[in-house]
Amino acid sequence: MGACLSVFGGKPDNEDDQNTNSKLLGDDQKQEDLEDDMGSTKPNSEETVRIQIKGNNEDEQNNQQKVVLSDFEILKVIGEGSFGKVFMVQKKDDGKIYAMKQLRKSNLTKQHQKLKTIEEKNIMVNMKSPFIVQLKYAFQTTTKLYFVMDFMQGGEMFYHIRKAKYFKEDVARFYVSELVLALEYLHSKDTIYRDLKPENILLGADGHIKICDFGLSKQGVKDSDKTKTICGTPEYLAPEILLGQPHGKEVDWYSLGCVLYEFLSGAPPFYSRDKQQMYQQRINSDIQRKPQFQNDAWDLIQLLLAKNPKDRLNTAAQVKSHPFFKTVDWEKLLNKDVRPPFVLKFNNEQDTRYISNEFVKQAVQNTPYTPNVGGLAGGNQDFDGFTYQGGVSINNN
Ligand SMILES: Nc1ncnc2c1ncn2[C@@H]1O[C@H](COP(=O)(O)OP(=O)(O)OP(=O)(O)O)[C@@H](O)[C@H]1O
Repeated sequence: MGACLSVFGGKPDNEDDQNTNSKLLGDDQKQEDLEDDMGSTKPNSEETVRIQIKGNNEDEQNNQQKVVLSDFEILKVIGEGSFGKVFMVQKKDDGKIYAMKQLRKSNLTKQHQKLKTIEEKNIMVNMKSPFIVQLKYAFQTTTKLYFVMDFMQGGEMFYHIRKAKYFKEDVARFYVSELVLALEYLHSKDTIYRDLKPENILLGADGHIKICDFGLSKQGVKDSDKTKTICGTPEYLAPEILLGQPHGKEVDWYSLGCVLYEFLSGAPPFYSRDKQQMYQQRINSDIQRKPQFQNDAWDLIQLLLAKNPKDRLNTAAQVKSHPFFKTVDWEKLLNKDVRPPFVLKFNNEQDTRYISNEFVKQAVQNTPYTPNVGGLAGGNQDFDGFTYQGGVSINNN
């Protein structure tokens, strides 16, 4: 789950729609206590919390094996977010590999955080696009929530862009085109993503991308609707968000412009270690053309990074018809009939060579326990509607 930010002292006007600033949580929070229910091979007290499946088709669901934590073997740490860790896991009965994101309930103390977590789950369940990570199961223990998802073995685009320094135009075009289709799909479902950045763009073993992390997404936003919450990662935030102004789907096209800029040059526009300077420049300065930018790319970047959302390319149709994409066959791309630029090589399905050592080298067992900043408030409360198994969301769980 991502974080909403307060920049320039701006305050979200909608309490229910904000999250806690990840930067405020500190590193301690990331030291998850795995021993209590993750890494240990001993039977675990939390595993006694079996989720009861209740729903429309009770017979079918009663026959179904309830999925619980002990159904998975935890293999490696593969990522870390503001509210918990992400693991590579293997389902014990069929041997399938998944990614499992763990959120500690005590970190989600406010009602709006709980609601956002349920919303994140609903988005992952309902958004069926080849370019969006799919949720397979969601379940909870007394203290934690678990999302079990497609495992994206190619890791973060962040890793690949840092390694390559920057991408050739054809490579950037391929990934950005798939992102256009992901955003087009989300927007067609009246959902704004609000957290497009290389860390949230994952590569599958097939070399195609999927976006993950819908913790900042907002549903029910029609074309003309605006929201005022200040959300996202500073480097990719549209000026209207920085200024605390109402914003709509245009913010995702701005972030796409930042990602294209970074793919072609190696760094996002206006990048500075000094965050205030970065915000000021984003609002007041012109973007700089890098030598790598060919004319069409530069034109598209300028149109996506227009400071005023009204001047921005702000529908998928407008973006797709820009000359930068003239060679793209959108139909083929949607069917994944276009060969990805990088062929990823793996020794086996547990090979994590494209995932940063910063995560993979962490022990999944016996990670030292660090008390949470937020204490145990809310720790034992169930998150109604979170559980998702066998293709259905389970009420009262
Ligand atoms: N399905 C997946 N397959 C492989 N890796 C994944 C998957 N989902 C997440 N990750 C890894 O875990 C990282 C953190 O996941 P995610 O962004 O969902 O967590 P978060 O707590 O919401 O993070 P943030 O604080 O950045 O918003 C991702 O950037 C990615 O590296």
